[in-house]
Amino acid sequence: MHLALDRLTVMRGDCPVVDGASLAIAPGELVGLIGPNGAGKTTLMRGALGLLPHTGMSSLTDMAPQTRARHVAWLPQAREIAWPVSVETLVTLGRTPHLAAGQRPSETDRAAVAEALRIMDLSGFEARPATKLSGGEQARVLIARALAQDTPLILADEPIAGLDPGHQIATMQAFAQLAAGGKAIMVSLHDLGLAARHCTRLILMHRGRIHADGPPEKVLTKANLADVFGISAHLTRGPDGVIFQPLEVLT
Ligand SMILES: Nc1ncnc2c1ncn2[C@@H]1O[C@H](COP(=O)(O)OP(=O)(O)OP(=O)(O)O)[C@@H](O)[C@H]1O
Repeated sequence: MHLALDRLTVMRGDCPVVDGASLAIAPGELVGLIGPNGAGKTTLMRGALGLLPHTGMSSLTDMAPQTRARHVAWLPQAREIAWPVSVETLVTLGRTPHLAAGQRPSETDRAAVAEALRIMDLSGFEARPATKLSGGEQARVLIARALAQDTPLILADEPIAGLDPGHQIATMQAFAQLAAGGKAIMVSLHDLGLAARHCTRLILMHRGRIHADGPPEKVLTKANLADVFGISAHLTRGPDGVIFQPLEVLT
């Protein structure tokens, strides 16, 4: 397993905002973490990484910092790029866990950076100052940095928010391909259509708890959509995958 949580609980004041979450994510899985605003998705990932005080167990928190940085890439929701460094420099920062102190990037590091830039459709952007890119381009640069880290596990908080439809689909396809190659990837997202189409598994959170966990068609049921999101939707399986369209807010 690349990630295991056992009864992970994160408190905010007196209130558990993640409440007894247990899960295991294996190589090959692209897991979509879904749920309404405030359901606890970000808190679950930050708790799993040991970035928030918690009770219960996460397989990541026992690791030494260097080992953890080689095991998991974390892509937080905030997209701010503060320094006007070049795109290539910023994506190369993803290689830091693989470098000894003061060591310059090797051919392997440069190849990993070039591959991450290619995957995120950023070839040709290498010399551009990262702060002068559009919001969606900056988001793609930060995904590229996480990909350049080349870890067995990637946790990404709303990585495709703000990307245009083509880049949203391409990014989900890239994640699916990386998972098929043996990585384990967990992404939070609000686009249930893309989640249903590209993820091998969905984890549905509701009020801090895991409400459902399984293949998209088993999680995006009429009852779960009504109980958790208060919506109706149309789900069908076409020849090349699941097609999911939210329809109405239930009153
Ligand atoms: N620093 C904080 N102090 C108190 N409560 C917090 C804090 N951070 C988050 N919360 C609360 O914890 C709950 C879960 O928040 P979280 O950010 O994990 O939700 P989310 O599922 O990622 O939501 P979204 O889809 O809006 O990003 C929310 O009710 C939120 O208000």
